[in-house]
Amino acid sequence: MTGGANRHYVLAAGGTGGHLIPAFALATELERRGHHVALITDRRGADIPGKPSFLPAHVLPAGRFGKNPLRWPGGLRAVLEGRKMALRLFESFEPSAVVGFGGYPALPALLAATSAGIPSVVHEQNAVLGRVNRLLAGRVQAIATAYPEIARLKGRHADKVHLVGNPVRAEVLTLRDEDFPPLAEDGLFKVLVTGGSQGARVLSEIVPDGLAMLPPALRQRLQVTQQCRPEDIEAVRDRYRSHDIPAELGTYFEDMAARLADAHLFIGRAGASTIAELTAVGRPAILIPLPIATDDHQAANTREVTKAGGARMIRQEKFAPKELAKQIQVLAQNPQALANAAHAAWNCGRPDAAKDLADLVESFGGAEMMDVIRVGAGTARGTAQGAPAGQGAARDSQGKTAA
Ligand SMILES: CC(=O)N[C@H]1[C@@H](OP(=O)(O)OP(=O)(O)OC[C@H]2O[C@@H](n3ccc(=O)[nH]c3=O)[C@H](O)[C@@H]2O)O[C@H](CO)[C@@H](O)[C@@H]1O
Repeated sequence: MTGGANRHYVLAAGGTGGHLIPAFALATELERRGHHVALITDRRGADIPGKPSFLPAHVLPAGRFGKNPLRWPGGLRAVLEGRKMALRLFESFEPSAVVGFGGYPALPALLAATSAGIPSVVHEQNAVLGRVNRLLAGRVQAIATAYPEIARLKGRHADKVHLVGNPVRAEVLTLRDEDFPPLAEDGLFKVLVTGGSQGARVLSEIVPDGLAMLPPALRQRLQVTQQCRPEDIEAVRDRYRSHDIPAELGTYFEDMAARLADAHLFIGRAGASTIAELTAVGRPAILIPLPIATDDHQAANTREVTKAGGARMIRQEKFAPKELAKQIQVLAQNPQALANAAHAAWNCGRPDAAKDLADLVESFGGAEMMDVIRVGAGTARGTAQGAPAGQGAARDSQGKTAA
């Protein structure tokens, strides 16, 4: 830990689980270290389940992105209004640093921070640098990443990169020390299916029929937990009933840690937090990346874990019941194969992500920053004081130079 406790930090994130879950994990770590943390988000993020009770949320006016938010008139207006609100918050809260997790609210918050000379960090959850983070890469002091290789990160920003991983919820992280649940030849085979924080219709359409195509010895042992979109849930229930496969369905499981603890196999989308959780706990997976994800980032997210043997990836255009049944059998042909895949997934985990990100954030300057904010918004400062030691080299969480 660098610097003293009792500092103030602002985190800014779009209102989906993908941006907020890592932000909550960092907020929890900073609070544990004795700091005060505030969140800037959008309307969805203020009431999302899992928000720590100590974390006040400041909601920015609604904004949307065109391809370039600064060139889109409505977007620009919202960004400028959001920046003004963020500056007002900074004047009263006096943050030592501002951390952006992507999504619309991160842009005005970080524009405000950089123009006021407050040290700023962006965290990229995906294996491709997102649009907001790309816009901000030149202005921030550090880019924290979840993967060693980040597509669309320009070489000139490489000296700002710190590989930390994706922070996951504490209750998920504690499962890392537990063994993979035993899978007896004749015991239950528990499958967990989710489509990210919003759910995914294609999983409702394909998974029940795919599971029904498994060889009888595997199929008879199935016990499924599946997240569905609200409009699909009854059709999925009927499908499982007609296949005589026991299934618990829900639109959003708030107890994901318990569900992951039980699961022998995960089937679902390849969002960043989903993969971070699977690799934190060590659960084998079949991943179907969202085909319309910007820059195909969900497919990029799967690369590390599939290469390691911890998951299989199926492109959505090939995702059909027969293909799913085939891939499940490759992974689950015997209990040992599944346990090996679980171990390979576990090896890809970065359990220190929240701590490493908190170390990075804490390494930025303290009280002297406040003088700059008080002087007024728009006071650009060339170099942030208190920039992290060794910022001249891309480092991973152990301080090694990244390739
Ligand atoms: C549709 C979309 O654009 N998704 C993006 C969004 O993530 P999105 O929020 O869709 O997906 P993520 O996998 O990153 O996060 C989902 C989170 O929701 C949790 N969960 C899910 C279902 C459930 O019933 N209960 C529950 O708690 C998961 O455990 C996980 O923690 O931001 C991510 C990070 O930038 C991107 O990688 C995703 O591509």
